Amino acid sequence: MCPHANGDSLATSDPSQMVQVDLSNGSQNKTNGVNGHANGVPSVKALQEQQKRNPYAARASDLLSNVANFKIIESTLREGEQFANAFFDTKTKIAIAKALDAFGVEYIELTSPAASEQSRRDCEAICKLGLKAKILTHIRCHMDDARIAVETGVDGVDVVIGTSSFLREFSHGKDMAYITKTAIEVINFVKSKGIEVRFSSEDSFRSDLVDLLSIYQTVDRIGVNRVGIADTVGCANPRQVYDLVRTLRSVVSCDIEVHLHNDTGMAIANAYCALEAGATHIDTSVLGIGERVGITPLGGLVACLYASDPEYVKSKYNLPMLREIENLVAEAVEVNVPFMNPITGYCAFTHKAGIHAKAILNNPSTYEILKPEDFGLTRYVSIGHRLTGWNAVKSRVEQLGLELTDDEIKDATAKIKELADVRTQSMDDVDSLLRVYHSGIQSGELAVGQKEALDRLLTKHREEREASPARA
Ligand SMILES: CC(=O)SCCNC(=O)CCNC(=O)[C@H](O)C(C)(C)COP(=O)(O)OP(=O)(O)OC[C@H]1O[C@@H](n2cnc3c(N)ncnc32)[C@H](O)[C@@H]1OP(=O)(O)O
Ligand SMILES: O=C(O)CCC(=O)C(=O)O
Ligand SMILES: [Zn+2]
Repeated sequence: MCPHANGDSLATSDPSQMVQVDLSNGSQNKTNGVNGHANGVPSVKALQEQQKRNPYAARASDLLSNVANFKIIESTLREGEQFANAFFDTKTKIAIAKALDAFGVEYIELTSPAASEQSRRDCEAICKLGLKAKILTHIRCHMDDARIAVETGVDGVDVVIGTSSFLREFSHGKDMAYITKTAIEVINFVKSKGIEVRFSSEDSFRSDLVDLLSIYQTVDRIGVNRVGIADTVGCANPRQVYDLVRTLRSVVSCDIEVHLHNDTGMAIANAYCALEAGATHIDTSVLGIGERVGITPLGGLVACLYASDPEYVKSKYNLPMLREIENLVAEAVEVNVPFMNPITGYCAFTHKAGIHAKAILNNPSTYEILKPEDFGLTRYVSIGHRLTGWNAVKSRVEQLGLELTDDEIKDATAKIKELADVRTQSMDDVDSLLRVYHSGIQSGELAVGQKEALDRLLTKHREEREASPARA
């Protein structure tokens, strides 16, 4: 059972002191952030002070960084539909779009209306919902697709074409001259309809850098709203992402979107580095679903960016909705939320080892960079195992309203460890032991170190319980 759900968590005070920093930077299409993030530049001294209090905050050297000034392009309904298990009917698509909108993502990207008749109808239906998020659809760099896309009512069109030699040879078979000519035609056409247009090179990290920069510069000059870099095969590492985005930042004036696959587990780190280098938009999907192992997960990205600037992330997104959205999508594609998922994983806020438990109970910031309450969740301190310590047990004793001295609690803890060496003890087992211990002390039948007396009392309690479960 999920430890967050069993109501046994130990209460903790929360004196953590996260402080935010304001570092705006060189992105040309910058929009005003919240909490003054977009415009003010703090003094170096203020930044140094900030850094002392929160080592995860942005640094003075991060002048390009957009880690506190970004937009999410949520692609569960496009990239996510490419996940092997995904089949979204219209009702499910609408439920997901509404949930993402309520969460606060800035864009929702939908499957190409050229994919099928139902995909086109669904795209139109979602455009008619009147959501706050802008609706995009994703098409090949081809006029046939563009003509269908602009008729659906979308706020923008994401255009993509492969630029690596692999894709030029084995996918569409077109050279850079043809790609550039078609891109110009498609971009001008979409722009003529008064909606946003983005141009992206598929497989950017295996494409020739000169080809890339040259086509991005061309589309920037004709007024594309965004250019996109795609790590289509998940081959890039954070440093490569940083370098490419930073180079591109100095070449184009439009916004920069990144789309990062997770084949080597780099997708969140790569997204963070892209923002550090000046990217403005990050593609995500719920639980990261997409082709193969998918892309940057929404929840993981939010966790990473919250660690950097909690106030900014809290002000933009309805964080307690994350669990609901992940459950909705997990159910729709028939998977479980992974146990190690950031924020919503089974054990994301469970603390176990005695050393951790003691410190967490004194101050949650000792071992938590994310505050569970900001995500509508609770922390849990696990006690009934051999790694437990007397401080954690003491906290439970106090919660149960029992009066025991520290020596008595240490004695009871030794018994918990002895039992937990055989099998993990549930919270109920721990509570029973503590109650038996307490009543033994109260009645005078037990004193510290009287192991046999404690065993006798525990055996008696177990027998009574087996004879009459309700009374015990
Ligand atoms: C990396 C990504 O995830 S990109 C997004 C992937 N999304 C999709 O594929 C959307 C779902 N796809 C579909 O429904 C279909 O593949 C369609 C409707 C797009 C095309 O279907 P078909 O016409 O039957 O072609 P098919 O899928 O076999 O092959 C892709 C075609 O698009 C061409 N093509 C591939 N990528 C591009 C591109 N980015 N821009 C322009 N043309 C492209 C290929 O050359 C091929 O053309 P061909 O008909 O001359 O062989
Ligand atoms: O349009 C894009 O930027 C990315 C397309 C895509 O899904 C990919 O390249 O993996
Ligand atoms: Zn992709």
